[in-house]
Amino acid sequence: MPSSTAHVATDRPERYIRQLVSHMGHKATTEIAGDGRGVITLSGGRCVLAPDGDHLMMIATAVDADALAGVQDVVTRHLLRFATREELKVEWTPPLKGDDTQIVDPVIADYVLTHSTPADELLHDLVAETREATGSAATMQISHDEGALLTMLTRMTGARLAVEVGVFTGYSSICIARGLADGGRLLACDVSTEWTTVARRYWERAGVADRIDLAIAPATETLRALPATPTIDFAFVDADKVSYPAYYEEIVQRLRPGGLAVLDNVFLGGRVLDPAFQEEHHVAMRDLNDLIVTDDRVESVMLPVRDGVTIVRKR
Ligand SMILES: C[S@@+](CC[C@H](N)C(=O)[O-])C[C@H]1O[C@@H](n2cnc3c(N)ncnc32)[C@H](O)[C@@H]1O
Repeated sequence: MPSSTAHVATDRPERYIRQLVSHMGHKATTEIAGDGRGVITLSGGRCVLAPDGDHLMMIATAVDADALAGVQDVVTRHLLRFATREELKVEWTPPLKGDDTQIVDPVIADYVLTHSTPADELLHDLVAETREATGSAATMQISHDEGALLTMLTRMTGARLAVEVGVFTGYSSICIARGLADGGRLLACDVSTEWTTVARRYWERAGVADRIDLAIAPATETLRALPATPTIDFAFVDADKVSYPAYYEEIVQRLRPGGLAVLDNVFLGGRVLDPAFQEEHHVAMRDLNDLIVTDDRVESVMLPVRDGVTIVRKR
């Protein structure tokens, strides 16, 4: 099924989604999903509209190339008509050929999202508030399907001690905390009091605040201060990429046999696969990905979930 995407710079993606869905609802089937995505279904194709920080992400799919051109055309024309106060640049490209290499075809990513246990109202509220409070930084938040994966993996390990590196506004910590065994605790590491203030509020609302210990300090310091014994059941790493090798080492040493560590963004938007990218964090992530497959202490699997997720299990 042919598909294409357009990533349109604008600071009002939500407004355009509402306008398009409302206006086109007269001629097409339209809906707004709980997470703010709009879906417009036309004869022969559909377009999913998603807010993406300071961009509007549009994913068009259709039965054939002509129908795809029709979907693109009708959505683009309406969007440009609503943009009375700014000049929007709408460029449709085949998936995987956008500015930032998207390893996972956005059409598949959307299908995966809508076929994983959905996020509840609280997580949707957190997504909306994060977008409002942090602007383009909101893209750092994990996706709903990734959150469902974290809850499931935490539950499967029967985790009594979990560690998270990179809290931001608390989405992943809520997902991990929800999967903890009775009496289990999550050590949540971050350097930002501003962002974790939002997290604390949502931990309270989610009823998990009493099982989370927040450590505001560079995470390598927090991890090194833990006893050097294998007590960690589950870990999630989603912070500054250049420090991933250090986080991995500190965590693997302390992971109990059978414990899991999950590393996010191991593709770095596709840059790890392209030797042209040689900045420090590209090299660090590439080297770590190479190291993990040869590390006898663990077995590992790298999954094309969003920006790439590696799961390692301590032998
Ligand atoms: C990608 S965001 C985490 C997103 C989060 N997992 C979620 O679900 O919303 C990265 C976080 O890492 C934090 N961070 C950056 N450098 C850090 C460091 N040296 N130690 C601990 N946290 C750090 C940032 O403050 C930011 O909140």
